Amino acid sequence: MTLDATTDSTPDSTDSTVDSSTAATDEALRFALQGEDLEGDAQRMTTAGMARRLPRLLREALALAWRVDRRAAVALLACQLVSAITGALGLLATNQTITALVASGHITARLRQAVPAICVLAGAAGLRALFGIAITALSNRLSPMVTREAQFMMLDAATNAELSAYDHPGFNDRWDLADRGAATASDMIGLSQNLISSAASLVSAAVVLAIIHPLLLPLTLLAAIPQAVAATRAARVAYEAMIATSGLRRVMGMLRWHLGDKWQADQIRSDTIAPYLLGKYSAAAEEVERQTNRAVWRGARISLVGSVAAGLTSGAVWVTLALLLSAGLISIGSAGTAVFALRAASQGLQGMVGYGAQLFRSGLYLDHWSTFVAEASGMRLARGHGVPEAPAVVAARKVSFTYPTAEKETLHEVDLEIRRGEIVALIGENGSGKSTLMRLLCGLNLPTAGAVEWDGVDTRELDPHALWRHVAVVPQEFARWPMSARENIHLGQPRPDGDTSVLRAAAASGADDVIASLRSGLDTLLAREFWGGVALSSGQWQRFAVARSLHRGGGLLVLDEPTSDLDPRAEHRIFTGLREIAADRAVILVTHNLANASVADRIVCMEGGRITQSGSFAELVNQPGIFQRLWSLQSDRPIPEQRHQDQKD
Ligand SMILES: Nc1ncnc2c1ncn2[C@@H]1O[C@H](COP(=O)(O)OP(=O)(O)OP(=O)(O)O)[C@@H](O)[C@H]1O
Repeated sequence: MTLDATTDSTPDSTDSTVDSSTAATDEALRFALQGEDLEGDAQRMTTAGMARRLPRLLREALALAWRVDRRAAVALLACQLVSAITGALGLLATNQTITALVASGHITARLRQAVPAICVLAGAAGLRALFGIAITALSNRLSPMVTREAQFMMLDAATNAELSAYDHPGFNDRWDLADRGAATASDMIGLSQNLISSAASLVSAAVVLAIIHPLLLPLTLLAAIPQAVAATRAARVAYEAMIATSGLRRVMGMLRWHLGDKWQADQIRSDTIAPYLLGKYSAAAEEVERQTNRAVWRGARISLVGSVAAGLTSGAVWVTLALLLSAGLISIGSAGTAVFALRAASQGLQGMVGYGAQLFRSGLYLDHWSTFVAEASGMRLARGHGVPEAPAVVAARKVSFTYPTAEKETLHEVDLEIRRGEIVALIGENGSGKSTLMRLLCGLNLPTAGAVEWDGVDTRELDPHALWRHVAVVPQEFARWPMSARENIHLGQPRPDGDTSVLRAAAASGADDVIASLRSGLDTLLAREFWGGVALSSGQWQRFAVARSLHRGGGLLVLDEPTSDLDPRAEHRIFTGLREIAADRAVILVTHNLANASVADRIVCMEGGRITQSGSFAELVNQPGIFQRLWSLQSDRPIPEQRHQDQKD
């Protein structure tokens, strides 16, 4: 394909018409939530399933609260209990008050008789209000702590998992769902608290109703069934809509990130891609709105039917009460109390059903969180306990490696040895497996077959954290930490001599020139997105990436395209200093610039995950093979005068 073939039809940048079918069929945008049974979750959302599940959810919420603040969790439960008891006392006092007031005799005498009950009533109301405030304060205190703990547990599990965990199918999807679960963890506390409050109101009202007449309690409970069913169905409809639109919402999130991120901002303009992306965004948003609206109306219809049924059943309860009164089976005082108790019971039931449904839904999200934490914890770094010294020899012995999502091997029976004081260059075409081999030699990944050995010890037997203390890596995609220039070099691990080491590493990589130009030197914040931070160019960042690897020291230095963004002067400084740097460590250099590979003692060529050639620069350049082919392609661009001469010849 010729380069100018793309210029035949210049896209119309003003045309915002987008083929929305692309958004629906584009593989990259389908975002299947692999390994999840979300539809199954929704199917399990029945009233009976919810009733079975709620006790466990309450236990989970309390366990989280217990984890973050035991005293607050115990105080919350104690306040709930006292509040329920005062509620029941209040209702019983209501009964006594009404009975005293409607009794025969002079009104003064009746009032005097009612005074103790009125005092209990007022005291109970005051205490309930007081405990209500304490309950709200305690649950507001616990909620953010629970979310922070849930998020911390996720981060801890993820950062301590094997690197290969990230390559497992659907890991990132599950991370997203778990993140949402962690955010809802705080809701669990509030909802649990409301559920317990509602249950407490119900229990206290139930006790009073059972005392007044045994028929009233079962009738009240029966009356709540239609509402419970309707609330669960409505919650299920909302959850199903969430699942149906989750893929599209992820697409929207991804597009928002790409459209707003500064790294793509220039290309969005120069490639005139904004209308196309905005079209995709609108198509996804409209579909989400359509499905959500449908669910909202379905939910409203279900709630309406539930409310009508609840009204009819409540009517039946009131009729029963009237019949009991007219048959003389209960007194007027008890009937009056029953009115209050029935209202309290109905509010308690409504609360239990409503909060129960919400808690159940939040519980489904929390399940994603606990599944993720369990999954990531299951992939926790659990290797040997050997503590290595800086290695004299790092070796790959018949190493093969297959990524969890890949269909075929990336590395096949690779044998390689690198010794301290030696520089080995890894050469090969894109995708030949250089970075993968490098990650195995550093113990970041473990081989699928064969072994990587440090001084004869399999990296599986070594404590990974102890091993990484001897490793310094400059990856292709190096981190640009939003921290000070100093922290970007010592990475929170300063040496005893402090800035002296930092500045020495900076001098070797060329970062010293950058630091000298910064307004506060090493103290300067390198992050444009934060107020007052300084933006660096790609090459300036790369100098910091090299400086941090040199500051780290360690017995194995791995440089994966370390000078790809550097100007010739900066590149020259690094390569002329490399021999000195390699004096007391093994150095692996991955590079596509074959001239740079001449600094190495040995060049190793990779093709399709295998080592196919190895030797010095002089040997390989004269030997038929991949190195010679790549070298001749790289040298096939004579400078203009020479080209002119070649044409004349
Ligand atoms: N995380 C991953 N999951 C699945 N396959 C991967 C993963 N990372 C790399 N690969 C595949 O492994 C092969 C080797 O990739 P690797 O990055 O090691 O190549 P490389 O030689 O370093 O390439 P380059 O010169 O472009 O940096 C490629 O085909 C790539 O698609």
